Amino acid sequence: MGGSGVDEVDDWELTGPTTGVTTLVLVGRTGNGKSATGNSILGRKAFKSRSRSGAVTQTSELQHVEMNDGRQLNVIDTPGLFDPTVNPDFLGKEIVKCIDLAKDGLHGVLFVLSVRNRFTAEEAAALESLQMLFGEKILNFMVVIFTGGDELEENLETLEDYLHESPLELQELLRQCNHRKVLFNNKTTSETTMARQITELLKQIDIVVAQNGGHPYSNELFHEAQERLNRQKDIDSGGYSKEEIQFLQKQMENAYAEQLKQLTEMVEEKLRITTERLEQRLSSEQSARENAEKRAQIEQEESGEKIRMLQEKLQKAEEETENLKKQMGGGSKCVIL
Ligand SMILES: Nc1nc2c(ncn2[C@@H]2O[C@H](COP(=O)(O)OP(=O)(O)OP(=O)(O)O)[C@@H](O)[C@H]2O)c(=O)[nH]1
Repeated sequence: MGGSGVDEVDDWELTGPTTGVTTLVLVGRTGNGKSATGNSILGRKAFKSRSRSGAVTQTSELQHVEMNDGRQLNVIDTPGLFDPTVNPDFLGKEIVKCIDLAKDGLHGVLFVLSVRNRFTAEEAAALESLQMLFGEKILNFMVVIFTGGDELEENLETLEDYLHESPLELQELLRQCNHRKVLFNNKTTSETTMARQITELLKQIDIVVAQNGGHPYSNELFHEAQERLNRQKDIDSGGYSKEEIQFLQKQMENAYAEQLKQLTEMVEEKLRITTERLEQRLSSEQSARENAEKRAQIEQEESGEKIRMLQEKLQKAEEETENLKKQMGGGSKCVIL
């Protein structure tokens, strides 16, 4: 494995075979509506979307669909990979699994947000982890999906109104993604609304694909997954005897297990560094906030003291004026100019 060094983020390159299938992966926090959006794209309830039973996506899963225009899509749903409670061991294995599902590379990364949930520091951290693991280039493949279009509509709000009030981090994310965004109403029963949002998504995906010269996002992990696929094809078509096939399969399984172990370790190491950096940043932001609060409190106390002194001076001056008036009233012919 080439760049297994944890800091070699930029060695993740853009290459990949053109297979005629567009592969999209849904990422984002648990509960933002990844599975529901996946189902809207597929036009069927293939992914388990959280219902009253509270079921959450446990592992990455791929589904295929042929769209009305004949376009072939692979859609990968993922669990909340970058949620703060996820442990690195699970994340490492899930990312490797996800890459394995997308052997031919990814054409689009759908970063799913919900207008019903605030864009939080955790969300910003998730995005940072994604960039740390896959390099800045991942942003060139990203389209931001906002779910909850129905709720905006109920409040007579547009996506632009919502974004106008949104935190700077979200505005920055959109800027980095060249403002590629789509509003989804996964609850709609209107075929026209559903068709409109899917068409808009496909338009954004076409832009991404064109801007990346038709190449999917890929890296060394994808290459290794691709090689395994090719070896499997060789075995299937090599005219081997049953025993030879069994032997080759066993060899491949062992090699795969070893690779998986190495890849998981690498992902975990990258993630550990990301988490450390984030914790450092959050703690320095926290202490900067505390210092600012302390300064504001001191300034408030100081200005309170100044006001008190001014009030004292004013009172003294009033008393002196009063005394002077009394003296004048006592028969003196003094004239004050
Ligand atoms: N009103 C409304 N609710 C939505 C929309 N999209 C998703 N939801 C709801 O949001 C909740 C979470 O949706 P999921 O699709 O399970 O979210 P997820 O991101 O896949 O979550 P996990 O499977 O837990 O990782 C469900 O109750 C959905 O019905 C939408 O456009 N409008």
